[in-house]
Amino acid sequence: MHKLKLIEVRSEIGAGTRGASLGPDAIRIASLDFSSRFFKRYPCVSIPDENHLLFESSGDRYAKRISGILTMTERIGEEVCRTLEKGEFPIIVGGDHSIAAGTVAGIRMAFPKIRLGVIWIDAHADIHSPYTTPSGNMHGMPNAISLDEDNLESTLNAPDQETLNFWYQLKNVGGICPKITYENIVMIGVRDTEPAEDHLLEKRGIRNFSAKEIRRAGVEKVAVETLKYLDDCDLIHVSFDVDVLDPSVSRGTGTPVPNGITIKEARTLVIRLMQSKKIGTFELVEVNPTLDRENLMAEQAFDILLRASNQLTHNI
Ligand SMILES: NC(=[NH2+])NCCC[C@H](N)C(=O)O
Repeated sequence: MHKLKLIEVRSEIGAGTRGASLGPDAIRIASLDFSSRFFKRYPCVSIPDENHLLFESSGDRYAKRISGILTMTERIGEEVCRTLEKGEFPIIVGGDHSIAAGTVAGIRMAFPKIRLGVIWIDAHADIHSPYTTPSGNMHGMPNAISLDEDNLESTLNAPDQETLNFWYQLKNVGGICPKITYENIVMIGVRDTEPAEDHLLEKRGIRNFSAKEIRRAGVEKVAVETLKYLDDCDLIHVSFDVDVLDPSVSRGTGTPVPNGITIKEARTLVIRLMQSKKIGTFELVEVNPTLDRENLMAEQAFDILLRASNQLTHNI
């Protein structure tokens, strides 16, 4: 049986819209509204954030607040690593999606040699580098950080040397670079990408189950095929961005995208994935209650978190 540990990361310096740092607290409020003892049942730590940087100039135009992202990646990495070394199962609650780079770094720090898989459930591929980003927002970059991907072929921007030095350090957190490889990543629900990302998805043949495919094949089948695709992996990280959901339920997130999956599909998907003994970490990100009405997004997110945790604690 898994011993779960919650790691809350109230960081929003990677997002372009303000408010994602309130996600963990909105989810706590949702748990109270459901009269759930979830946050009493599991031990929980909170990672100190660098959100004070929001009151200063964003600096680096093509990698905003990258020095803070580096600090956060190291802090998250250390906590995730410590948790895994103690034999506990980390559940990371964000915060914006840039924190995923820290989670993957932590897994790698704990298990340098294993074959690590990633299931990326998201509307976005988040595979930009400072050379290709349309926004400079670092929550669009965690996969490129983990994959050591600069995508120079698609260069649009000219990042300065300071930015590039930080970018290099970020990719090398934990001393292992790359931390994952293309054949060990599966994306689910990705539907909002820029040409630079499309180029990579195609060139590297990244498996992406579109929302349409999910509807056609059924979410059960997508889960089975995803796990089959990653069969050679020793350990799998599941990263769940709430903007994979349709905007009818995901109003409370910074970058909602039309034609997402339904809440029912998301629940089934997550439960089914968590049945696999290879899943070693779970992460849920990008709840932003300032954009929401009546905390709906956090309630849905809590529901998914609860179901994932229940499934994990039932695994033997
Ligand atoms: N994790 C997210 N919500 N990512 C949104 C990224 C949007 C866009 N591709 C960008 O890089 O700016």
